[in-house]
Amino acid sequence: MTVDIASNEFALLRIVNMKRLSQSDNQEVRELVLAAKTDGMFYLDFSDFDSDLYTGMVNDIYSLSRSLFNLGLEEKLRYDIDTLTDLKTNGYKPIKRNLGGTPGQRDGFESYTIPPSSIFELTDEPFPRPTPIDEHWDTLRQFTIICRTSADIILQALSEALDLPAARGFESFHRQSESTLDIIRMLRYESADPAENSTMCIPQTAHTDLGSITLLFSNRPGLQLCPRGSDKWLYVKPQPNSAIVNLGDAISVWSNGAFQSALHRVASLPNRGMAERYSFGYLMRPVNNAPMCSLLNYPEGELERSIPSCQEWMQAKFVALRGKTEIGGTAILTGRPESFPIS
Ligand SMILES: O=C(O)CCC(=O)C(=O)O
Ligand SMILES: [Fe+2]
Repeated sequence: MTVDIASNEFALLRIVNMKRLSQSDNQEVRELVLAAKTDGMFYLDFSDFDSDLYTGMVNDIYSLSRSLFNLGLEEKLRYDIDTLTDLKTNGYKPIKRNLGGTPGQRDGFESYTIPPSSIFELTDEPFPRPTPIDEHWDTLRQFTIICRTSADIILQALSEALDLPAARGFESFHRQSESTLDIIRMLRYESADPAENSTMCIPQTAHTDLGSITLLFSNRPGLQLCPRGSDKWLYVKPQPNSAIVNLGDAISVWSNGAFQSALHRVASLPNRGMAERYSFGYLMRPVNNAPMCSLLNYPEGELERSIPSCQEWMQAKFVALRGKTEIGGTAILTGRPESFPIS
């Protein structure tokens, strides 16, 4: 797809090579830390990875996504995410259930969420699901392993950069062998006619991700980043063999703002209407009782009552995303002051 957008409308994100980062290469660690301090978003380049395996895996998840969204609405609503789970780890969200990015409008995407903990049978929670999920089970396991391993390496490198003791490192608040609230989320953005959206349409509202690390995959433009200290939205160009990594709320809160959470949204290209768009991501979350406070001077021992746990943070954010209340205003949604214009 050719994109006629001026080059200054694109974010110049840093590129971190996954293989070299896993070898603790100094230059790669430096790039990661700089990206975390500035944009909270970067490309994670899997080029030195087994490229057949990588491409096969990514294509297979797109194919799962198409099979799920092609099911009839009635079938999809049998797995309604809001009736299946409290913490929204399994099921379908129809278009328009969330807050939209344009004032007065609801969102313009449907999503299907899968819990990796159920794919790995780490929990006894019931896992109602349509058959395409079973048909792609091995890929979902492989995808989970690659994303979790990559995220863990990122967490360790960021903790070391802050000199956090191992017992309080970011990675210590993620336990891969236990059931977690991580999710794999597939999204399909509905196309919208340019005549009805003469300038721009914003099907996904501005937000920061509520967990720690998100690995995002899409081969279509539309994702936008608003860097900290700016009010300008920049497009993020998809790059081959690369995931886009977003740092979420936990990283910004734990590092006391030394690292940024990435404020992002999905918007149409200027004057183009919205093209149908598929994306998917692995969203990693800390353990439920992880404290949402700075870890730089966090004392050993019991969590203070006044500090929200990660689970409480997630619940407040879900309420804000659904746009059902003004609790916390836009601040919990965007990680920016109340006055931040979200559209
Ligand atoms: O579709 C995208 O590129 C972004 C998705 C996203 O931000 C999310 O699922 O939290
Ligand atoms: Fe997001």
